[in-house]
Amino acid sequence: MSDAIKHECGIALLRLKKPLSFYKEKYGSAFYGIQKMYLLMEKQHNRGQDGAGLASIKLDVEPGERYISRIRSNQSQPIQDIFAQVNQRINEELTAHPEYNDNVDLQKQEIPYIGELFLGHVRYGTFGKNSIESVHPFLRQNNWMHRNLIVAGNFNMTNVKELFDDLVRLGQHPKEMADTVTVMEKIGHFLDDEVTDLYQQCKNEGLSKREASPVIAERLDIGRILRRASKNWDGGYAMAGLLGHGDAFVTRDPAGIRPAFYYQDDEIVVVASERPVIQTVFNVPFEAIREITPGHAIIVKKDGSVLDEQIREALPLKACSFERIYFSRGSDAQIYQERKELGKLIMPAVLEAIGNDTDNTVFSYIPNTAETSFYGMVEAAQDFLNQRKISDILANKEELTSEKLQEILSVKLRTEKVAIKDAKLRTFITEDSSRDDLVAHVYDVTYGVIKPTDNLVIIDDSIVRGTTLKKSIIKMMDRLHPKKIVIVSSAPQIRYPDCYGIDMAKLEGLVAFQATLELLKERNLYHLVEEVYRKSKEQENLPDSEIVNYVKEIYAPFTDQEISDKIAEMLTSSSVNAEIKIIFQTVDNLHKACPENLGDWYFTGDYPTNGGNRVVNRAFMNFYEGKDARAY
Ligand SMILES: NC(=O)CC[C@H](N)C(=O)O
Repeated sequence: MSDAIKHECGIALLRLKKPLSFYKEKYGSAFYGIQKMYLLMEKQHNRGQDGAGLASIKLDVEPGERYISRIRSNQSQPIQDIFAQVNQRINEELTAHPEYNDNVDLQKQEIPYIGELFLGHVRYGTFGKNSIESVHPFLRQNNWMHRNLIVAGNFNMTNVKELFDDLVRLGQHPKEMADTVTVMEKIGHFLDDEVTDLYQQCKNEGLSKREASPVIAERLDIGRILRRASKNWDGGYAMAGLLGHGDAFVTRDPAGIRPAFYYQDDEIVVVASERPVIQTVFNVPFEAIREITPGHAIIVKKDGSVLDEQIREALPLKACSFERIYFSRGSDAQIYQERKELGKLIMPAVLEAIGNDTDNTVFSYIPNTAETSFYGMVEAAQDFLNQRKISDILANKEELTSEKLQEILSVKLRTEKVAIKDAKLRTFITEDSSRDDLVAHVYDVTYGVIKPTDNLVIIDDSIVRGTTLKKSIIKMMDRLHPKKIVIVSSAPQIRYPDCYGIDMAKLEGLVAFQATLELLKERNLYHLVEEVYRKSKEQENLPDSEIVNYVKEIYAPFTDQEISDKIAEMLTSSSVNAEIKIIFQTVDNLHKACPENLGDWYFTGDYPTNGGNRVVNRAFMNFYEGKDARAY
């Protein structure tokens, strides 16, 4: 990915079902849980680098003993930072109290983070600020164990402002406008309700207050709480929570937009945003890991039992295809094949762009996420070359000599690593993005592999704003003096904002949108912009279910290729000599390659929840009115 887009969050929830002494005996340490959490989070660092946080709970502690610990960081290496601190804390205790060393009971009693239940989070913010207060997990404290609520999520609600107003209407006074607080308070509100009802029940049964407490914890119906709390949530989410006494849950949105996977055996229950994370950390096979059913919740009761409950009526499945194209780790068995398939499926269009002249073409990729689709593209090119060799051989079969055969077979595909990412440079440049000359060097190139008669085909996974392409990649590639540069995007054109967890909330940032505006001007069709604005404005106050995505109308007059050509033109600076061509994946081929992740609203404008149509409507009005604001 050449565009630096902010995207996604990762969650990791772990419950140790056995007493800590079991892990000490079997794995040599009662710190088993914390060590696994480190791995679960580190293996998801791709999902969030704005901040990281960890919370842990010790089960069955005596009154007066601390049982909840939480640590958060928004430093530049947040995962490293929190675990360095956790480590230091643990080591301090062990050094000061050598008697803890082999005593699991004392370790649990005295050392923070040594517990049975954990929740970790890595964050890329989509809402609110990047301050430490916005880093998950969030904590809602109470002196009653079962009223403590800890929440973290990979989510974005399209209607968070409305949910916030609901809380105010209930008489609450939230101290900040963070979306996670809003969601947590919603759950907290119904948790309080549930506890009150259960207390009444216990009282009627003749239990004292003290006797009632553990009974309430046992009877808490987490499913009911989540059903009531999530009733008005419109968005993409995998929300995870812990209750102070030891219950835990993860609930997933009804369209399955955000991912969540889990695994359980008699030692552990684990939930993470990506499957291979669980696979490697616990060394379990692919088939043993399940996806949380969209609209359901996995509930882990304190006693270790696991329930799978339906929370919301399922919507048509629209799992986010960007997870497959780019976000998730490519080490997942399915994702790896899907990314290769994306590369394969786009090859016919590439061959057309280079006039089938593979002899004078170098194939390459933008590191690192496009590497897998590059392998697919190369396999398809190899097949093409083999076909050509077969035809050559058959055409020459009468006068075929060993030399001739040698000559035909010796033709190879030319693949090179041309672009090299200078990661450090990028961090330095973020300090002052106006220094174009520095920006040009964010990518470096390999000299000496391209001839002036060559085409250079370079695949990227997607193109959002195209800024790095324009300011760095294309300029640097042009220094190699190819005849033509073909930029291939393994994803289709991004035309609409996202509102389910990817931070692409503004239309004017999208190069496909900019290119379309240019085309509208050139063809004297700009009045469509006024019309779409008028229609958007008119439906501003309609209920979400009645809002239509009229923004589609501004793309309608043009073919995909016309828009692609305009993008190519816009990304070519005047100093560039090579001819620039851009090819995007088609939406059909995307669905062929990633058949289980049909969520494609950023490409098609077909939003999976009603709130999405309101967001795109708002985004268009913001653009038209010149408001630099997020549309949710
Ligand atoms: N990418 C995400 O899932 C973000 C989670 C949440 N909306 C936040 O901004 O903290």
